[in-house]
Amino acid sequence: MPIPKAELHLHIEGTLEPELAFELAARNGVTLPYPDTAALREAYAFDDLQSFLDLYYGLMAVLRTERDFEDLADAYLARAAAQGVRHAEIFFDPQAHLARGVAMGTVVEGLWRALGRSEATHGVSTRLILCFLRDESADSAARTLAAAGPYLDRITGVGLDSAEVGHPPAKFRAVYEAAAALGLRRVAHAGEEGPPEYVTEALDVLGVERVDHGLRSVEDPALVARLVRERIPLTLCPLSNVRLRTVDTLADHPLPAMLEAGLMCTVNSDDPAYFGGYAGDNFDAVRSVLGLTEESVRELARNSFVAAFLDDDEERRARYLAEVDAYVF
Ligand code: HPA
Ligand SMILES: [Zn+2]
Repeated sequence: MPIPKAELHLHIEGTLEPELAFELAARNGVTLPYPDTAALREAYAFDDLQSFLDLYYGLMAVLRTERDFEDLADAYLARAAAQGVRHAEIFFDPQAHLARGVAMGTVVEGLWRALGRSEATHGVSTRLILCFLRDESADSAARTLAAAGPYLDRITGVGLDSAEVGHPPAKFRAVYEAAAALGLRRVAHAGEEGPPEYVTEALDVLGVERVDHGLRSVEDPALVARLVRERIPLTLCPLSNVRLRTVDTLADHPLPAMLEAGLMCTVNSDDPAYFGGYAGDNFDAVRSVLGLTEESVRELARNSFVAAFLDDDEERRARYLAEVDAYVF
């Protein structure tokens, strides 16, 4: 059995495997611009974040009904559970669905059908995090938060994703303030392709509690010192970084140096259907390619539960941490 872990950086739309995409396309009468799953998989050769996003948004055309979102989440939770995920904090991108005429309620209720029974079915506890698309306007983000109003009992926090460069965190100051006033937790992608200044801005202007990716923080020693001092968790996604060419090869990934520097790193899958692996695959890859010790792997697993939004259930967090401590490699 793989080491128990929490997955804190996972886009549910990025778990759409080619087989399910074709199944949903047939169910909904949608024609995909690929003859079969093999041809679709061949399209997964990315140059950067934008080339991935183009395919990611395009394939969402097959997601139309509550049942589609339920099936998507259920398939992810089954795969995650098999790889040792005990708790998953799941991002979703409502603007990408609203723009196609799919209502907020369809998305949230559909996901919730799977999430609501996930503990019983898969042994995985869950949280839902609504992400704003940073290449859309601040007004659009505000409207999206308003549309989520009826579903806030099911949403733990807000995040910020999509094309990073040219869309600094400060653009979303007002909507993050509104989210905080509603009692929502705050995270944001920063320092994936964007500069270390975006990480600082996400902390100072948006008040984020975790930084998604945060990889380019390593370029700024003062920022690294601050992240260490303030124990800010970074949700790293090593296989994503390789596929989107944020690092040249996995062997070049700065994770070992980041752990050595005292950063609170976690390892996650980001968009596992597109990037070649789920959470456990990412753990296995960094362990074998980067030569992490068993104690470093245990630290990564512990960090994932420490950084999880489990403040309303400390008993559960303690139970998960005890499972990590008792794990025998
Ligand atoms: O890795 C990512 N980065 C930014 N936006 C995203 N949306 C889905 N995946 C990603
Ligand atoms: Zn991401």
